[in-house]
Amino acid sequence: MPSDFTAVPILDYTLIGTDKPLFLSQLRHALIHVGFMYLQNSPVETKSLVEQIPRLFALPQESKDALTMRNSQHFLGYTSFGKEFTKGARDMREQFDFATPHENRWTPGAPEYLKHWGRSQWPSEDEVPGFRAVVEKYLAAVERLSYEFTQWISEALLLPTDALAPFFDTAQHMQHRAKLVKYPALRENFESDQGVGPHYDGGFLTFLLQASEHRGLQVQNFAGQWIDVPPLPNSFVVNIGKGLETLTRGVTLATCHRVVSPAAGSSARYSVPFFQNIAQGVVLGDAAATLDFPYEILAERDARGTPKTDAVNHTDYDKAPSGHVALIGRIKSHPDVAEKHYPTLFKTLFPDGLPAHVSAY
Ligand SMILES: O=C(O)CCC(=O)C(=O)O
Ligand SMILES: [Fe+2]
Repeated sequence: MPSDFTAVPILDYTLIGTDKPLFLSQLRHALIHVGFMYLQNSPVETKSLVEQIPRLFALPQESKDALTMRNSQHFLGYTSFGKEFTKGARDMREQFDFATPHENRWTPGAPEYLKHWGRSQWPSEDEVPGFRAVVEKYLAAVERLSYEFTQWISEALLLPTDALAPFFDTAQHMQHRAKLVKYPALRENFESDQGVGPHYDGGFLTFLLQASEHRGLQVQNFAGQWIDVPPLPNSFVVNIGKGLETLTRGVTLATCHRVVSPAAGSSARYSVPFFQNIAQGVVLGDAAATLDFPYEILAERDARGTPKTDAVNHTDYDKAPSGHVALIGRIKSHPDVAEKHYPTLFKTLFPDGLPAHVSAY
């Protein structure tokens, strides 16, 4: 192995205006050798969102429960504390899933994965004034950034600027999702300090806003060591999903990461991961064949090797449409939602009924 990372590289958005070749060479290194990076000084305004998050979590439990994800065939809504499992252990976090605007277009007979995208569930304007407008504005801004980023990835990997455009549909037919997450400080009755266990993200790119000053996020390097990714001012953490890794035939890396709960006695940690999706109908194994990387990029990949990893949520993106793969991932993470809205797929994946907890993811 030529090198291993001991810190996550920092890229500066403003370099794109002043020295784009330097930005692209730093991006190429981060994509091929790390799979994680900071992006500082992006134009996305984050302060309004950061102010809203604690107000949402401070709602009475019954108001949060009224937005339960179980109401939603789109897996959008509230997941109560400790309900999700990663690698067989309970995650010590509470979260709300929201998504960019999308009108569901499933009709009987169409592939079931089309049901999976649709409208978010919002708290009422009385309960959290201004919340919906702030979140929608934020999601639209990160969505714009995510498409810009897609072009830089192409350029950094020596492909034509629009080489990745075929993997997205028109705006009306796309949807990207985000979670607002609260990690309470460790308490005596916690099963562990697992905020979220070791995992890969699924889709294309993740843009993570660390919305409080806590450490806790860690990524795994090639040797299997956990490297801290502390929050930096005015920055996103950007990482590669399994979908993009598959699409690039392993040139880019989906790196394993986890979150450790804040220390006992401290305040709660908040974060907002934004997951950029791929068009639902694209079969990534087929699509990967269409990306014609120059020899030097493939040689850099081959010289790099493969990281050791603790993540177990390997996803078979090769043969099925990406929408189906994403739906299976959601079903495994939230089987109670699937039992209600996707009974046939649920029975295939869980023939013995609702599991006590999900161990695969
Ligand atoms: O909260 C974080 O910092 C990361 C969360 C994460 O990795 C995820 O939800 O996929
Ligand atoms: Fe993640």
